[in-house]
Amino acid sequence: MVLQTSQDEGDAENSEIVSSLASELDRLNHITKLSRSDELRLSGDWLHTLLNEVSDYLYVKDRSSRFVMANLQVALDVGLDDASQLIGKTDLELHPEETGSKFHAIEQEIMASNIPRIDFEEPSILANGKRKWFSSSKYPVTNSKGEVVGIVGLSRDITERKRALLLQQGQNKVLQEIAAGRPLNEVLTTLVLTIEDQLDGVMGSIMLVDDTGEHLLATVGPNLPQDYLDITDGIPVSPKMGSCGTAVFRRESVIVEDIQKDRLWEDVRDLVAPFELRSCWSVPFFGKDSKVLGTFGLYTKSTRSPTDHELKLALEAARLASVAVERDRAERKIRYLANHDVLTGLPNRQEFKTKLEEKVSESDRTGVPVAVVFVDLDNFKFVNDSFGHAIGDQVLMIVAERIMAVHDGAHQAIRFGGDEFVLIVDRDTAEKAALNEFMARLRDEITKTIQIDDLSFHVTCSIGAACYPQDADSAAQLLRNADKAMFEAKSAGRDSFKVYEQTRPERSVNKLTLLEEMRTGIENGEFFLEYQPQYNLVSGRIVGAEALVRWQHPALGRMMPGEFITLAEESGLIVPLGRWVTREACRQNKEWQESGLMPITVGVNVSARQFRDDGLISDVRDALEETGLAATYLELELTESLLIKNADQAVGLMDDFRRLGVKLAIDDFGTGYSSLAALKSFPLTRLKIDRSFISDLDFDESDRCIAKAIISLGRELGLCVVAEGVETAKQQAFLASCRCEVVQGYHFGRPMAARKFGKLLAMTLTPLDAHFG
Ligand SMILES: Nc1nc2c(ncn2[C@@H]2O[C@@H]3COP(=O)(O)O[C@H]4[C@@H](O)[C@H](n5cnc6c(=O)[nH]c(N)nc65)O[C@@H]4COP(=O)(O)O[C@H]3[C@H]2O)c(=O)[nH]1
Repeated sequence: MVLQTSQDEGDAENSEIVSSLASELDRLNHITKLSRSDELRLSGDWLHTLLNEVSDYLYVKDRSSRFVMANLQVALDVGLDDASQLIGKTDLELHPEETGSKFHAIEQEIMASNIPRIDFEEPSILANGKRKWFSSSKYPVTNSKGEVVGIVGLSRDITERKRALLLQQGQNKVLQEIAAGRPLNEVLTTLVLTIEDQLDGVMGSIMLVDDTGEHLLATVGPNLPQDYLDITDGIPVSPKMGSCGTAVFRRESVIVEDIQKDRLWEDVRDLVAPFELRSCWSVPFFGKDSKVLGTFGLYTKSTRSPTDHELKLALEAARLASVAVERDRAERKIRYLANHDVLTGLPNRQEFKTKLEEKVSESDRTGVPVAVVFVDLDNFKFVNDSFGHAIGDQVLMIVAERIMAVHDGAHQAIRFGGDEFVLIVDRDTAEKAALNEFMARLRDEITKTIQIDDLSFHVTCSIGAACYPQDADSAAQLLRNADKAMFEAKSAGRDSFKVYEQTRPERSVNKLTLLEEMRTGIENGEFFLEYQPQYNLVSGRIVGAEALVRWQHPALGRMMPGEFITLAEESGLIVPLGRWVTREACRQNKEWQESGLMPITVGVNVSARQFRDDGLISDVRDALEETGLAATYLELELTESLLIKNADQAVGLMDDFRRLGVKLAIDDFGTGYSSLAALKSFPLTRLKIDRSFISDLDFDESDRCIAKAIISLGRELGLCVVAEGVETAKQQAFLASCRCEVVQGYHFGRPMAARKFGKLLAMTLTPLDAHFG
């Protein structure tokens, strides 16, 4: 807007702007051709009416955004009763910081650019805390020289229109979230925020009735203090329990104007006083079956009752909340039905698959075994045929309850279909000895007398179990093997239980054939290594691993060292096999190091036959050179008997290994009756106590003494002592009390595939909490 000023030059911007406006009026009057005095009087009246009677803001500001002129509405909204009180003030003095600086910044930008902004939206919070939206147009004012000297503005209050739009958008958002199946809490939070957006100084909450129908759960209240939600969570539905508990009880809205005085809040008044909430209006909402689902509550910090508009919004919110909750319940029910057996309430096969896979991955991570127990009722068909399906159904329900009673909530029980039930058993029960005891209890419970009305009878069952990772390498195979074990139990005459045992295809194993197969097996890459972790007992960190060889025989399946090592030693095949083992262990260890994992020492077993072979030292050197592994990360485990029998030769060879930088450990210590003197002459780094001393630690006092003596002997000789075959927490505790440094055994982790060990190593940079608290 360009206005002509009567003064060509003027340093007072205000008078310049006023003059500009006056000459504009002159021009208007001239057009209407009125007499001079009439013109002046009328122009004053017009201007007064124009400025003060309209509900829009009209204002003129100088270059520094100070009010030069404004109408009454601007003054009223900032708490003044005369527009003249605004003159000379800026928005920064009249509005809260956020709003004032926003107005100021926009105006300064318009004046700097000399470009008006027309019909733009200005949200603001007034001094009284009320939120308003304006549609504003602001024009720079220039003097005759074209310099910007101020701004003229017009702002129209569009709060109602804006709120209606926001409400519409909020409702749409809630409905979209419901339709998209967003989590219930998220939907309800959106709903509360939408309503809060509509009202000034009001905080919303939604409480839901719990499954018993007797309590309310503080589900959402995004702007209420968390402590308040915590203390109101679980309040009873009762005739005198604040606004919400009472509203649900009465099944009608409860309006409390003053929490501190109303009788309904009497019992909790002191508890809620610190939160300074003064009024609470609660509107219950209902499901299609007319049951109360929950309540929508609005709180204010002043004592008052709601306006009609506020009440209308609360009712609308309650309606939407009921849609959201009903939809959520329906979805949950569908999900439950899809994953549960309707008859017994147990999870069904679908749910089982997911759960078992989760458990197997967990076992991979933690090394804690998991077992599957398969229960099949014997002759259930006979029950159905004799007593009818209704009784059959009741039997299944009773059996399900009995299974639940035995498994004691610690494991997962599933109805697998028909008369089959499956349990996922983890932790200690998954060890084979404990499994037998568990299955015996299960059978005893299931076979107790069943009493239905006048009928009294027994059902028996066959139970089979398999463990992961010993008996299977996947969830599916674990289930199959448990099923096989159950089938074997059934074939063995029913009413019994059995743990899975790997059966071999029938074949008479001819030594010569096996030898030939071993020879080709080495060439064909049928051998592979598993790694068993070794932990430092104090830090709980993995410090090493023992590499153990396995043979994946094309016809006989997986074979353990006990089945072929002796033959390999007798035939001399242990030399090429041992060469491969050493090289592969070095290669794998280097690979772990290169992938950024913590460096550890990997031990390989060296048998007497290898030790006598002249090529051993060069084989080891070649393995290190070819793989690039530093010698210090390789440990050769030599048995005690080997060292004793070849003491003289052994010392020389061991010195060569020490020079190479390789570590040396004495394996199976305690079995070879070696003397302390002999031990001293060997250049050893570690001493591994034989498993046989560890297994009886819990029962055998003499084994405890031997183990204690070996540990202190090792310490005296400056050796690191490793306890092998640790299977229980009790053994661990004893070894810790004797200050044994390193442990290895099923209690901490079984031998496992390289890939799995790598994952474990990656995870256990921090101590293994499960065992080392
Ligand atoms: N009961 C019980 N056993 C546990 C526990 N922790 C570990 N073990 C088992 O104890 C054996 C430890 O290896 P080892 O004494 O050197 O005894 C080894 C070792 O003497 C020999 N062996 C394995 N791999 C090789 C190899 O590459 N070369 C040579 N020469 N011998 C090997 O075969 C033996 C048996 O190996 P695996 O069957 O793998 O059996 C492994 C391991 O699975 C536990 O807590 N409880």
